[in-house]
Amino acid sequence: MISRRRDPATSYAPRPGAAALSCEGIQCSYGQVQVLFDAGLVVNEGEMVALLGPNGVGKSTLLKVLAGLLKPDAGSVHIGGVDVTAAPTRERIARGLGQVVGQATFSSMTVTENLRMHAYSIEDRAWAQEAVDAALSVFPRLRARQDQPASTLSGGERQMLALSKAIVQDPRVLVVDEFSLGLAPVVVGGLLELVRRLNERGTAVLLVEQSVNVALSLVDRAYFMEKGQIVACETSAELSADPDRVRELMLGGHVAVAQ
Ligand SMILES: Nc1ncnc2c1ncn2[C@@H]1O[C@H](COP(=O)(O)OP(=O)(O)OP(=O)(O)O)[C@@H](O)[C@H]1O
Repeated sequence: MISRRRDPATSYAPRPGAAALSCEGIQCSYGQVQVLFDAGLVVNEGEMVALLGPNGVGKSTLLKVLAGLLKPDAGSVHIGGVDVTAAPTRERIARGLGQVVGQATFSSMTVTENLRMHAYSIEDRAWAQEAVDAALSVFPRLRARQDQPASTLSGGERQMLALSKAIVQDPRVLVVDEFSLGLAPVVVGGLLELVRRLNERGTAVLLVEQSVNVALSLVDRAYFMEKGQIVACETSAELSADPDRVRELMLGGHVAVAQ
């Protein structure tokens, strides 16, 4: 694993005691259709938090607002206590936001070129190379395919590349949107294990995950969304002890919850 080398003296340093990532009062629409209504959450430094809820309630939309990929109609987003509501994605990344959203890659570029692209903002070039090597060492499958165009990777390999890109950036807070979709459970398990290890090293994590049980086995707290609003926030310990409450929050079992 790479060691953290963010310079606390830079202008991108977080405010002391501030949450790693937070948002409040987020309203967001696609055209005339409003999808998020006053949504807010907090991910504290070093914490691992899940965002759960049935399909189509707005989880991915909220993650896109946090990443700066969608502009909210109202509300604010803070990274390390600094208001980034109007900031572009690249500034949010510089402030410590890493994101694994979908399987986005530069498809005509090779695996290594994709990773170098994400290391371009690291001023220390030796460390940038070290970061790329470290990311490849985590996934031997990717190292074996390092000169292959990203477009030729399998779904699981693309998720590995997406996570590797986040590792290269060495984020303060990592936002992960659904590894589970279309991937073998063993691959998802490996990716989530890596996210857990990143969290142990101090990276705060906000995780959207289809399997409630998997999420609750990893996170400290979970937020639940319903129709574009956060309707509950409870600790994993509380939720694990009350499966009926979890089923109720997941609105009639849209998502698998083990008995
Ligand atoms: N680009 C878009 N244009 C129009 N509507 C969209 C767009 N993206 C999402 N939506 C709609 O916004 C709503 C919220 O979608 P979103 O993907 O945020 O939900 P989600 O909770 O992440 O769902 P899932 O768990 O199924 O991934 C849905 O009704 C969806 O159809």
